[in-house]
Amino acid sequence: MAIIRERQAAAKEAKGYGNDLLGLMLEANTSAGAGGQKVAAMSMDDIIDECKTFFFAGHDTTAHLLTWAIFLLGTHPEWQQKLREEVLRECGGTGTPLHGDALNKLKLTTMVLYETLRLYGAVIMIARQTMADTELGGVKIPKGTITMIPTAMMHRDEEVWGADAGEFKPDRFRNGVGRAAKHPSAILAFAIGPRSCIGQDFAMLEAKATLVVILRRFEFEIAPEYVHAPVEFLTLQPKCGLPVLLKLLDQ
Ligand code: HEM
Repeated sequence: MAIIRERQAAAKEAKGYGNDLLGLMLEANTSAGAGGQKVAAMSMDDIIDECKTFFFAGHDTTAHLLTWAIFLLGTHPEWQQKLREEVLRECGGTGTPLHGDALNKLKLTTMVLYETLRLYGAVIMIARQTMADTELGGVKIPKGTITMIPTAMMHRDEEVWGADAGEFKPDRFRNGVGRAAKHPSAILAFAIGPRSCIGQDFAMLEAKATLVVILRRFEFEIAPEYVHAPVEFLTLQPKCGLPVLLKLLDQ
């Protein structure tokens, strides 16, 4: 609330609300109403809730995507090396500034991130409420029913992904996300439709940039004390953390 008050005071002095998410929401919230009077469309509680949603939806999800990507690259050193070669080729060595153009060329890295989202996506279930009586797979579902879509299970369904569904095989994404499985929308890590993840492109960019920084500086493996126990605590995460052994590469 203190931050919001600061922004409102700055706006009164004609300095504007600021150009970040909070600033944009405060700006949009002060629109002209009937008779040219300023009316607030959202209450301050709504705005604070919206900020919390972004913090929650945007932070742990991407952090755990990176955690699981490090786990999979640590346990598949051949892919770790392939990605390092791609990163050095497209983005240059440590110290070379990162550009969006170079990040967009990281095809293998993108494939690994999608395979990570498939096997260890942060959101393991999506809830939806039916707006009308409907039928799903022969089951009648009355209006108002809350249904759970078990995305983590669906991501490992052999009928959809093939007999190797349980294995880490980023190559399945070589011809694009829509061609990786028997169904073009088989990957539901960011959900689909009008309420799908608003931050998915940002998350992928953030994850790629972080992997670049790590891969061009370090070689890593999973420490022997690691215990494989994925657990859902709002997002899917390793129950006992992910201890990693880092080796600084020759610069
Ligand atoms: C790897 C990272 C991420 C994953 C796996 C992920 C996954 C998802 C999923 C599955 C949903 C739909 C949830 C539902 O309908 O029940 C969702 C919604 C959302 N995500 Fe993400 N997300 C990620 C990163 C981000 C980031 C970085 C941001 C913001 C900067 C973000 C903001 C949101 C918001 C605001 C919604 C709600 C959209 C709406 O209801 O219209 N997410 N996310």
